[in-house]
Amino acid sequence: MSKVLVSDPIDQAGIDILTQVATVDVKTGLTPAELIEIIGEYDALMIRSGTRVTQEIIEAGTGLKIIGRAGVGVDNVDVPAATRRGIVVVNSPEGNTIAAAEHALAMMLSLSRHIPDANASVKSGEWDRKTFVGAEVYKKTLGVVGLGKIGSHVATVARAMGMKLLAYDPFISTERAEQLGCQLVEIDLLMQQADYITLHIPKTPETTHLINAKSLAKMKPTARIINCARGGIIDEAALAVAIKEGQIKGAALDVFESEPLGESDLRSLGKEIILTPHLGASTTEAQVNVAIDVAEQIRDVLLGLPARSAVNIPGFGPDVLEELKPYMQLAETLGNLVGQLAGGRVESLTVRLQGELASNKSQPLVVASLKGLLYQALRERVNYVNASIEAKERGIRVIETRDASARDYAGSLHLEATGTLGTHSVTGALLGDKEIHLTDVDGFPINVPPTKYMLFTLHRDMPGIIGKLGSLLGSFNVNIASMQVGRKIVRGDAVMALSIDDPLPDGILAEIVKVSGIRDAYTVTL
Ligand SMILES: NC(=O)c1ccc[n+]([C@@H]2O[C@H](COP(=O)([O-])OP(=O)(O)OC[C@H]3O[C@@H](n4cnc5c(N)ncnc54)[C@H](O)[C@@H]3O)[C@@H](O)[C@H]2O)c1
Ligand SMILES: O=C(O)[C@H](O)COP(=O)(O)O
Repeated sequence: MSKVLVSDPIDQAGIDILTQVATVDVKTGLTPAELIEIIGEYDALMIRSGTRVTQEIIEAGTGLKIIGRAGVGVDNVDVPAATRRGIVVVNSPEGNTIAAAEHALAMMLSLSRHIPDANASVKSGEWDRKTFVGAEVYKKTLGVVGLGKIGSHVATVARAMGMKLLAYDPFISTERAEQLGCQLVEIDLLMQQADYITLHIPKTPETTHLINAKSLAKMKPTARIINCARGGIIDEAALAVAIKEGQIKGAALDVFESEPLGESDLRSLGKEIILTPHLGASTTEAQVNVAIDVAEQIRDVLLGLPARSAVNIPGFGPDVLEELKPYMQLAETLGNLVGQLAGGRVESLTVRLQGELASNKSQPLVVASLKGLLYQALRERVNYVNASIEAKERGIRVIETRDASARDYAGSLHLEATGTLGTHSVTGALLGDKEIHLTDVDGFPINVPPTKYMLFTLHRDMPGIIGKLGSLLGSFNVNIASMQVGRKIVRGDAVMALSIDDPLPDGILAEIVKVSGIRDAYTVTL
């Protein structure tokens, strides 16, 4: 049975799903060293933002197939390191959207009405109504930075509260912004005009310290900023100075450059600042959503099924995979076959997607072809996650072409591999929508289903050659299951494809090429 380690607090609904297929150990609060010590025992790791999954941990996780992040942000996972090791990284892109959006809105209202400090004041025995006079958000301008899932929900609710909306998101269309009632503007204008600014962007090299001393200086002295996205998007030291010096009115932060928040000037500020301990996703509903979403994906991957929200194999959603499933197998088989025909070191692979496969949706077939191509070298270590990266690291150039006009079959796939020993090509299609057939080898038309052990010869089409080859194989006790010759012209060059019951014994290939008329012979195990 597989083993799953859950290293952050996860809702029981997720654990229940995992226990259907695996032994589950819940061990929270592990130090990095403790995690490295035990991770080698596990097939899957389930985390929230509390576990940093570094390259060292990934390398120690020799049996890991999947890392599941019960939440959105995967910035605590070294995704490139996981990809290199063929480990799928999944998240729950939508499970906590509403929770995070509502937390940002709650922060905005709390900040405007000083709710945390007013509450603390009453609880300490005071009745102070003067200090806590607030401001309304109605008719104020909200600047939304990042108009993705969370930003969109914040915008929708804020609009219903009568706020005017500006948005900055270079990857969103003007139409989408307008649908949400937002005016799309540049960041500088948003910083200058907004009364409230709320951040809903990922932390990337471009967004790190996007809000810094210079941009804070552009804000109105009455403006407030809210960060429920990621720590480090705001320069905390600059923010503390801006609030202390009255350059801006206040801030509400749920996320920090370093978590848990240690010594910080932010703690010493008064009612102008609200700090929460990364609570954006901490609602009962969101925790159930993300736990189920991610546990289901871990379960599926452990059962050999695709994950629906893999962050390191884009385009491999279950719908696409379901549709392409028989073709994925075709692509892997052809990749494996052409790799063995080419032998030696493959330098380039051309993948031609033909007929109905010429659509953009077929991109996973290129990855499947590479997985097949690399199978002989890497065996089970190559998968859909790392096939492209492994090919790149081996210097294999991948050329992808599309030909929608090829109509011999509904869809067919043509692979050509060039390596140190020459160039070979294979074409394949599906018969009756699921049976794989080889329809061409090295430009010679054939029609055979691939089998586990095969022998291909390149020979002159002349009388007696089939008999000679049959006798030779018989003398080595090799049983032929089926045989087909493909030729373009009578008595010209031809290809013979034989299915054999067992692997060819050592030394027989050298004997085969001695048969007069046979120029080359290749044995293949699929
Ligand atoms: N506080 C929490 O507990 C909590 C909970 C959930 C999500 N989050 C965080 O909230 C953020 C947003 O999540 P989401 O689900 O809305 O993501 P999303 O991918 O749906 O949206 C992000 C948006 O940011 C935009 N964007 C990317 N780079 C940008 C840039 N340089 N400048 C401006 N816009 C840029 C994208 O175009 C996208 O529209 C993420 O950082 C996520 O990790 C925090
Ligand atoms: O990216 C996220 O989903 C949020 O930051 C939530 O993090 P959490 O799961 O640790 O609460």
